[in-house]
Amino acid sequence: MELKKISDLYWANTPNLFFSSLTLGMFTGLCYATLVPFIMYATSASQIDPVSLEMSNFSFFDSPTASMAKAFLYTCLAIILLKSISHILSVYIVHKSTVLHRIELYKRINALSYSALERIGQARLINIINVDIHNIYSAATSLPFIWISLITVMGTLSYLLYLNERVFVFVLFAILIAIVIYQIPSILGVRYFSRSRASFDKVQDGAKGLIYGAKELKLSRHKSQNYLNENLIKPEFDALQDNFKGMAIVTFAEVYGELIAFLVIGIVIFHLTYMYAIDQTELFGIVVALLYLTGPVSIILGSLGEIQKGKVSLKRIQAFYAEMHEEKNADVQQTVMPPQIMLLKNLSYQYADATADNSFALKDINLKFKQGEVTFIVGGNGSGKSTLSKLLTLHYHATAGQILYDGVELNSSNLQSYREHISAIYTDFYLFEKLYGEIDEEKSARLLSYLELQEKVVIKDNQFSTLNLSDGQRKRLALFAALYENRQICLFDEWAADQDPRFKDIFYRTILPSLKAQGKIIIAITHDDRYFDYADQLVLMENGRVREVKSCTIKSCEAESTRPN
Ligand SMILES: Nc1ncnc2c1ncn2[C@@H]1O[C@H](COP(=O)(O)OP(=O)(O)OP(=O)(O)O)[C@@H](O)[C@H]1O
Repeated sequence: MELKKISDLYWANTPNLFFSSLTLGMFTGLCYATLVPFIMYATSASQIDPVSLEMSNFSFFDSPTASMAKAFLYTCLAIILLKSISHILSVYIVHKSTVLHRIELYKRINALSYSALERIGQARLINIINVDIHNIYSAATSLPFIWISLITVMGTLSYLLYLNERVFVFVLFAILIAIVIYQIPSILGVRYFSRSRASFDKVQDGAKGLIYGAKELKLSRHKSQNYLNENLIKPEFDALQDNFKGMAIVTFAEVYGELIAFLVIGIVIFHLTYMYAIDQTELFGIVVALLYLTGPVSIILGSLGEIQKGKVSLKRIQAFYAEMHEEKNADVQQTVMPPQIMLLKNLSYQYADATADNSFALKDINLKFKQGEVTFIVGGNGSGKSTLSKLLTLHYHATAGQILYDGVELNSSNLQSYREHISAIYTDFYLFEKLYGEIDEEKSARLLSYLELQEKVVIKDNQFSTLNLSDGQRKRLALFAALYENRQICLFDEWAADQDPRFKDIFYRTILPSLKAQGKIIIAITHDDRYFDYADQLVLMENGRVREVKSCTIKSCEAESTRPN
């Protein structure tokens, strides 16, 4: 469900409940509006004549206005009942819709290509989930009150029409002018709320640095103070200032709106009374009706701040939807055999900021990866190895060229099927707290001890007992998860970089040859030139191009005897 209006949150998921809540709200508004004629009738001079009546003889239900008193009471009871049910229903509807909308958002974020995720950025995504959805929710919860108030206003205006046509036309005209003038603070308010919201994205980024960069920040007082000032305190105050300006303008508009009602009353009693020769009883009715209007009008105006913020958030979510490029057919699963050969033909990839002078591109990559072969990708910093790894693991989509698996071209309908044959450990890998799927306890225990983690980690109910490990051990646990998946294509981006020399040795001399012996396609990005001899193929990258491809001979096959099954 894509929200076009805040009210979509109501009817899209639970239309029946929405209709019930709306109907009840409408009746509540009408009941409110009926109270004015009751008051007018009961207080009109013809009904009450204190001289001729002995008030003490009359109880609440035993007076000249007894039937009216009962109707008044029933109307009040009806308002309590109808308004409560309508409000409870609408809170339920909007709460449920918000949760459903958030779940939908998670799914859509999950369906985004990795490059789109990178482009949109973490701060924006987190703020959309935490701030924007909440703002829309708050705006939506005030809508039923606005509906009830609008119906009350319309009912009371109808009563005014009944009392005096000319005063009604004047009041209607005044309301229209007030609405038109209200647009100015409304537009200004939205502008400030938008700016405040943009600053809040910077705050989110700043908070990320504060947590993840804590170690570095603590080592330098100067750096930490500057960081706090520039990345958190300044955007926080910018957000505060803009939010304050927006709220000030909206508050001014609210007060102005309320005052408009009194200005109208003033004009009626001081001017129109004489101009239209309104008699005392009629004037009393008009003034009561106008005073009665100020209540719902102030409820409507009081909700406008929330509504404006909700609109700003809605715009941000809509902008996010507009630039969302979900992967087509990402859920389509064809059955494809584990590939034996992966071929890159004239593959190119350009980062999205193509207009930037320093935008990086991979160009004309022609490579072949075969089962049972180990390929090392080497090259200087920034030569494009990690970018290539994201193309090889199908997260980036080539801007030109082809990827072929056993002669079959990769396309949107087989993309996910081929991904299911890939395991990868990136330099910025994420360690999940559990293994997904069925667990073979014997196999997992064997693999854990093979990676020398049996003393540190236990797997119970698929869950790792701890993730509080050293960097090297965390990487080994990531390797455990990758090996456990037992997939055909294994890619390791500088996996051994933070392993001790002994385990580095194990990785290159034992683990990689063992995967090779299992007939997998193994690709390792590495700077460990001591182990280059353990590759069948050495790909040298330079400035986004493959400078050289060398075929090598494997020295060691000692893994055969030590590999886990
Ligand atoms: N998300 C991104 N958006 C735009 N450009 C990027 C992005 N990631 C990397 N680059 C650019 O791509 C170039 C190659 O980066 P890449 O990470 O592929 O290099 P690398 O060979 O893996 O380097 P290293 O050995 O330092 O890890 C860099 O110059 C960088 O500016």
